[in-house]
Amino acid sequence: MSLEQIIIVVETILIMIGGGYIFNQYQQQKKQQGEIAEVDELTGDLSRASMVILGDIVFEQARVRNSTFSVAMIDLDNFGDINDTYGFDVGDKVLTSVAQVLQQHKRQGDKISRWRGQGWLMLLPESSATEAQRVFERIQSALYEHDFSFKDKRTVTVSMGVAELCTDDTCFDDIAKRADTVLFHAKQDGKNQLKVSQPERELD
Ligand SMILES: Nc1nc2c(ncn2[C@@H]2O[C@H](COP(=O)(O)OP(=O)(O)OP(=O)(O)O)[C@@H](O)[C@H]2O)c(=O)[nH]1
Repeated sequence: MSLEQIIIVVETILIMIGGGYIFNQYQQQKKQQGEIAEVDELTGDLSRASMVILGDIVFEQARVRNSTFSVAMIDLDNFGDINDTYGFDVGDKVLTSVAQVLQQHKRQGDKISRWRGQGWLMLLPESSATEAQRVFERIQSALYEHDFSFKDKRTVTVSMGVAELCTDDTCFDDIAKRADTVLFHAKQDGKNQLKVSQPERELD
């Protein structure tokens, strides 16, 4: 077993320990909120509404346990150009394929929701930003290898902004916003890359 594989196994075990609690809390919250679209119709990923419930639970759990978690905002690069060149239907197929790649390369306890048209939010319970970085590297390699069958042989890439829980975060939305801010920086700095939110450094 390679070092990479050992790390994945250890991460998976740690995440499974906390998984049952999160699932039960999620079911309760969902009942209280009534009808919500749980799943995104196109990709089959969790809906944004479901992720907001999960994110709030994971936030509270991390505070009580004094543990951590990370949020990764993932956004397709130059997706408008794919739509313009090949049409919206092909764009939809690309979205579905990328969603599958994300599902295949996340770890067992990680949750993915379609957060906006061409973007996803990945929740990584009990995980540091460094662990999120490893997940990004796996996704990046998988996308390079994936055959999207474009006539112009273009590759599909994503940018990612990661934020790990910090003391100043008061709710899940705070972390999601920090991840979104660094996603914007990843786009500005050339795309196909990951940026990590560093609130301590930003205060200096
Ligand atoms: N096919 C398809 N396109 C979508 C969907 N939702 C959003 N889009 C498209 O996603 C594109 C987003 O464009 P931009 O926000 O400019 O992003 P971008 O072209 O990926 O550029 P960067 O984010 O800067 O890399 C637009 O062309 C939207 O029409 C969808 O469900 N299906």
